[in-house]
Amino acid sequence: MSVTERVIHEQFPFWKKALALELPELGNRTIVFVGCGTSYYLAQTLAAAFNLNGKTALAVAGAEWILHRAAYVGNRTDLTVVGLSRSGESTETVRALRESAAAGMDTLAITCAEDSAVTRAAAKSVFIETHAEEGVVMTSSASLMLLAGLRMAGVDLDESVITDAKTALQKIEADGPRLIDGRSHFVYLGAAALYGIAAEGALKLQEMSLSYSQFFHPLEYRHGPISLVDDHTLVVLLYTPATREEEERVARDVSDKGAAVIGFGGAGDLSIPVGGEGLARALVMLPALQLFGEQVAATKNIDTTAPRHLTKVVTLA
Ligand SMILES: O=P(O)(O)OC[C@H]1O[C@](O)(CO)[C@@H](O)[C@@H]1O
Repeated sequence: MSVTERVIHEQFPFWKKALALELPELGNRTIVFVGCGTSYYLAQTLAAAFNLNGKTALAVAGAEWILHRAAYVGNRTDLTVVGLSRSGESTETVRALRESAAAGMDTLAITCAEDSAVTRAAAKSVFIETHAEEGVVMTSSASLMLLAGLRMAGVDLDESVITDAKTALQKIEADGPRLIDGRSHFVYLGAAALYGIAAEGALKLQEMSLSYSQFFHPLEYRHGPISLVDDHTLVVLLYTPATREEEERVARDVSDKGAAVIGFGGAGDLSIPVGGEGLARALVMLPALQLFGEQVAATKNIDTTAPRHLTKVVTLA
């Protein structure tokens, strides 16, 4: 078993600790979540969760925030900027926090690195303990930053998320491999708060298995990208309860064109249970999506401990 796969299975004791962590309130300013790669995709889900729970939030990629901030917020500075970073050292996220603080914005870092550049750059920080040996591909830390952020958004999480995530993980572990054979075109679909999770699933698969993967909003996929679907395609559809019927139609469309469908929280050739109907399902899905990347990597004999061209931290000179 690779380091990455072991960490995916061993993340749950850290979830238990994070469920008990004391977290700050974010106040009433518009919240901007900033991060890079995985951390940016988590930012997207968290912004949606805050909006759905009555606060105004947006997600901006770290580089965009430092290079093109006005395109997102004009000249506003009455903002709370929340930087997400496992390592605490990604240059764009560090600079985003530092420059936002200098411009008079409130700043908070959410990180798995207690003493790091982001904790020094932000006025406040939330440190979440994770697995010491996580390796290059971000798995446990991503789940933990999402867990903390969802709690800050007011999502009521308890230990049932651990049980539900383990159930989803066991299901994909047992039944995922039978769907992979002959599939080389991977598409992740998710709406609203699950769009960021779809993006993260696609990124995990890319990083771990060096496969091409794409992500779209479910109904948006029919506007062009569906032309690529054939019997080499595998669609991972993350269902949003309120729009299940529309999404089932997309599943039937791609299925008719030859795709295999894994439905998280809904219908598919393989259906993965994700617990309840609320925002907790975003978190519950994550470990199973992480493991699916590992499973595709295994079919290609790729060791996910040290994926090609990847480093744990990307810094700019
Ligand atoms: O959360 P951090 O440490 O800032 O790092 C984000 C990094 O994680 C990755 O998503 C790798 O898993 C990279 O894309 C990105 O550089």
